[in-house]
Amino acid sequence: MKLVGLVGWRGMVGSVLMQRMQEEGDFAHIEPVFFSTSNAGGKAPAMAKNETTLKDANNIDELKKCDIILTCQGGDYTTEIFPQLRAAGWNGYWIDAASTLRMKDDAIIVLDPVNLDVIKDALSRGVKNYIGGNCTVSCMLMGLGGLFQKDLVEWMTSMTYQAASGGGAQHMRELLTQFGSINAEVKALLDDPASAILEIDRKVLAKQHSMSAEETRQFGVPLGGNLIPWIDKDLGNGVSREEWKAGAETNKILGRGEAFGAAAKSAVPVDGLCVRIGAMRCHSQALTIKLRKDVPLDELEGIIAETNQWAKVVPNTREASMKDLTPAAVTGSLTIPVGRLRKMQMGGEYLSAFTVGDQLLWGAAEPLRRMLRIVLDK
Ligand SMILES: NC(=O)C1=CN([C@@H]2O[C@H](COP(=O)(O)OP(=O)(O)OC[C@H]3O[C@@H](n4cnc5c(N)ncnc54)[C@H](OP(=O)(O)O)[C@@H]3O)[C@@H](O)[C@H]2O)C=CC1
Ligand SMILES: N[C@@H](CC(=O)OP(=O)(O)O)C(=O)O
Repeated sequence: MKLVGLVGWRGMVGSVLMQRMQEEGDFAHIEPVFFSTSNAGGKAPAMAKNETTLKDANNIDELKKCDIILTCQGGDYTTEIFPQLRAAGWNGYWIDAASTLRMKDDAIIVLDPVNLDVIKDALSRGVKNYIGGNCTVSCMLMGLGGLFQKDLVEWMTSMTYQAASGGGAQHMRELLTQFGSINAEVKALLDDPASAILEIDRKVLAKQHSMSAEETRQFGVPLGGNLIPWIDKDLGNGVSREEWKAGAETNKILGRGEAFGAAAKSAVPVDGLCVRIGAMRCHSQALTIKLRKDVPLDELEGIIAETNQWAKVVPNTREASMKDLTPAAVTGSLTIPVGRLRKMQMGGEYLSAFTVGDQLLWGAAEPLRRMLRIVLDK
């Protein structure tokens, strides 16, 4: 059995990954070795088999023993450890949630329901680095991949509504704490049906404006009752790094663009604005798709429904959209609903769509555990 080193397994993404690996029986196919950056020598979790103590995740000699390393520990860990491991001659498979290596020439972004052909080609060429994509990109392609696979997309804009979890566990806690403190500020007025709504509104705003640095430590400004139209670094050209990923990663996942050689299809422009909102762990996005030709709506719906077993077309009605096309409806599920499908005023080649995905499942953990199985089954 292959020795699989698991790093970052107790973090937020890692916990979701462990849960999914247990649900799918993945541990029956591997000999797991659990690593920790903070508790080497401690007790490994219940899924451990022969190796029941935690190994030091910074010990290159211990890591080198693994055939495969699967990490959700984060970008800093990857930046520090990965080059040391390769320099020490380790030639195993590196499967990673962090963005650090995604755009490297010797790395593949994995989303096998969309790019199994790219993955298989890379495996046959001996590529050893397989990296999970950006959560927004992965969730979008899980829903709309069929349109790209049929080469129907000339360009696309993506306006995102990204959940607090994208920043990490502390961000989710901060959002809820902010909601709580805002509520506490106006609780007495809310309990009084005769109180004036503008007084409530004024107090909410005053609370938001007076939040301390401690109360906004993660997001920098209040997110509760607010939104933040910038995610990730400022690239200095008016584009956020999260927005840049949409085009760069979508095309890399699909194997499109100059980087893939003269025979590859040209890159599809994908661009938009990324916005943080007060949802917990589902990223949503409103898409405008410029089609290469005027394909009837029912045909487009059929292509989306057949994209994969998880993409689900939601009828473009008020009831269905409110019930099935929300973060609260999707959280904890692998289903990727795609709704609000309609042709736009600009013409028959312009398609509107809205999609939602659990950013800890398809957005992070699921592509990694599936990649592990692909490597094991190779
Ligand atoms: N958050 C997200 O939405 C997404 C994240 N990713 C990537 O996944 C990586 C990890 O993200 P995420 O899971 O959010 O990170 P977390 O901060 O939840 O976990 C990272 C590590 O922090 C350590 N840690 C310290 N204190 C605790 C604690 N109280 N509970 C649990 N772990 C603790 C653990 O390491 P140890 O056990 O060694 O101490 C853990 O593995 C990042 O690279 C990120 O870019 C990718 C897609 C989405
Ligand atoms: N940046 C994403 C989460 C994330 O971790 O993305 P990436 O894996 O591309 O760094 C968000 O904030 O919603």
